[in-house]
Amino acid sequence: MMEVSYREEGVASAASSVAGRLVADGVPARLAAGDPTLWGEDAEREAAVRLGWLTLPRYSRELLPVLGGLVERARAAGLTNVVLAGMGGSSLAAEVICATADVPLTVLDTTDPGQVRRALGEQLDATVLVVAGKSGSTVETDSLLRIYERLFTDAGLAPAGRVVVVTDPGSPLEKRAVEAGYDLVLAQPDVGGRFSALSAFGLVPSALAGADVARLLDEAGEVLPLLSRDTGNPGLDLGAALGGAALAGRDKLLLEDQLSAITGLPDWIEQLVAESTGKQGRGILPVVGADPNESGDELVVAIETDLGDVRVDGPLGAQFLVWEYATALAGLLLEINPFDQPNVAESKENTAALLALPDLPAGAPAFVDGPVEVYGGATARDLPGLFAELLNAIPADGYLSIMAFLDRMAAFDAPVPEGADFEQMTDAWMMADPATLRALLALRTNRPVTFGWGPRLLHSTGQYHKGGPQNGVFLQITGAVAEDVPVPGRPYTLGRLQLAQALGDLGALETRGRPAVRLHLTDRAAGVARLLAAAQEA
Ligand SMILES: O=P(O)(O)OC[C@H]1O[C@H](O)[C@H](O)[C@@H](O)[C@@H]1O
Repeated sequence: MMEVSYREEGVASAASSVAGRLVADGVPARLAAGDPTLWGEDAEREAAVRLGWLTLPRYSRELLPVLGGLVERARAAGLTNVVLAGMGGSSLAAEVICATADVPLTVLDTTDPGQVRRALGEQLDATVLVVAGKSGSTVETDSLLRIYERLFTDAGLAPAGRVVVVTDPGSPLEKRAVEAGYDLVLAQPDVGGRFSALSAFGLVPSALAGADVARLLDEAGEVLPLLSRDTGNPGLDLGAALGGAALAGRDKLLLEDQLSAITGLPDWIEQLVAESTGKQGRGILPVVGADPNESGDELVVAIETDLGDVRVDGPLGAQFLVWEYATALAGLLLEINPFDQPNVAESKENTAALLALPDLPAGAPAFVDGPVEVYGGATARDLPGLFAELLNAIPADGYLSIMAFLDRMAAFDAPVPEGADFEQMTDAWMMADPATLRALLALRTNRPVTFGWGPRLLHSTGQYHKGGPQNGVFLQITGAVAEDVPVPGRPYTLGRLQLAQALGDLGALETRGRPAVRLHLTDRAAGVARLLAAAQEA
């Protein structure tokens, strides 16, 4: 059963004062019943078509026979390698569901040519590709579909029967699926991307990969009746803690899940909270994988452990629904519309404009430190100096964000000493992983340091970076492309698209006057090693 408990005095009092207000206004029951007027007049039209997630525990049951059929056909055809192409809300839930169920799923929410080539090279004849997109027009998803269609065809494999499309009714992707004869599962249009965990977006790829999705719906169904209550309502308890703490100045949300049986939930929460709340100069910044630094503006929420200010217990299906409900409440308390993402489009438009140019305007590096070129305004002339400069530039209430437009799996290519035990292997991977830069820089500041993979983060924390409080410092990492991947029917390659996405987002951040630099690795492995070494030099 789902339970939220406060483990710290400050949170308990901040939460109880806002919870009292919410209850007095009848909010818990109104939200559970799908009242679209809760977020004010400006948000009402959108809220009216965005509250379908509250009905999913029941509605998605109707999908179960469809999923059963899909799974049976895939098994009969020997399609055991499940690849999911989808961004943000169209892949993050499935990633958590499959990791928690310990069933293999390859998530492609990237334009990195190396990472995509890796997936392309694996068991093509046993591959079923799930193409998931609510809008049906997301460029990454479109590119990956084109690439797989060509690859299947070139290998003499018919794409129909190997491609499963999940999208909203009426989207361009629906049209394409119908024309090509792909399996098609239509999603509920009144569910926003980041609220779609328990819809076809979360369930189709997870069922194909072998997860027990009916159980998720049972778990969510069990907690649903509690969400209309004024007491003993875990959604209210969590929402009041998130919103109450943020209003009291604790607007950095550290997510602690190290001892949890649920694998990777913070990455899903990150998108839900950052994209829903980070707008109009307000918002809650989710911080994943970091230790608390006692700086007064943090709230630590721990999944299934006592290591936080708030403890959240419950099975995955219930967690999804309760976090969605809590986020909608936090949005109400912060007086923003939790269902839009007004600043996401900006980077996308920049990228499209850049791609229309004959050459990408990468500019000239301010300086070069070994295998690392540094672009952007900085007075330092080497990497240790640059890191010190960026850390110094973080405002008292701000954060540093590291955004790596790189291959997420490349660290596993690191050479491991012969006969190495597991610990030595993990050490070798860690020292080849750009994400380690987060931990190293975090040691040198008492401000939160976040890390995200590009372009995935553009559909998640990217909204907060641009729409939330303007107190971020941004460090972007890009890398040289050894072997690019053409996108059939498009004038760009994945490598060019990836760089245009990085430059497009950097442009949007620079327009806001935020400190932002781009580090380009001319040799990726050597570049990562240099970054990690430089971060340890004072
Ligand atoms: O599912 P799609 O339409 O492809 O959208 C994928 C993602 O794209 C956008 O960037 C939105 O901001 C996200 O909330 C969404 O999850």
